[in-house]
Amino acid sequence: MTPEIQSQKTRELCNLAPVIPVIVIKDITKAEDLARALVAGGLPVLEVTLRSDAALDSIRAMSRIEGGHVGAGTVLTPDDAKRAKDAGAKFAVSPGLTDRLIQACSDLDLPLLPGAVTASEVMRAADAGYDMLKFFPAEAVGGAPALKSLAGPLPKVSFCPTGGVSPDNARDYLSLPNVVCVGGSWVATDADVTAENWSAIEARARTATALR
Ligand SMILES: O=C(O)C(=O)C[C@H](O)[C@H](O)COP(=O)(O)O
Repeated sequence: MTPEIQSQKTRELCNLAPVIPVIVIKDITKAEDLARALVAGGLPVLEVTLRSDAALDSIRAMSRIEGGHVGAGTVLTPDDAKRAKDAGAKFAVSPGLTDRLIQACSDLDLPLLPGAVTASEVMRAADAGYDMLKFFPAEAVGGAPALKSLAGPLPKVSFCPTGGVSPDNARDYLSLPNVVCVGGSWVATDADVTAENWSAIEARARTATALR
């Protein structure tokens, strides 16, 4: 799958809801209920970061939830991409972009949402065929004003800003012409997942759907 088609797919996914919950899951037994709560709350696209041992099995379990689109986050290497694909991930998210990752995701037919921040990084990703990118770490590199500045010279590239995005600043990003959705971990907090407080997570998801 070419990078152009990959971006077409990730753009479609990013268009499904204003927020992609970024999930760091430690307990596989919570995966299905968590996904069910988020999808029920109106957020069907879920990013499960490969930063925990439970991540791959959780992607497998969450993929069973009807209406959900489960992808893998923190995909850094071809091996990460392969393991994510084998677990059933429908897309991959990376904080950056490497030649090896482009090759792996193209070979695996795994749509990649790669990260880029500077004009050069964005130009390099666009040159490779990716026009739907993650802007990470959004707040730390200048937030919405920084991202807005990129829209001038690079109007054809769209972003999913992630990193420090919250209900307080999400609208600043979502109002930009080059933002399709935002990503964030605030919807599925560690505390609520541990306490199995699914109704609170569903309610937060529902609030997030109204951000746009
Ligand atoms: O692992 C990755 O590749 C990431 O996506 C990094 C962070 O988990 C997200 O950027 C979420 O950041 P917060 O919403 O600020 O918690």
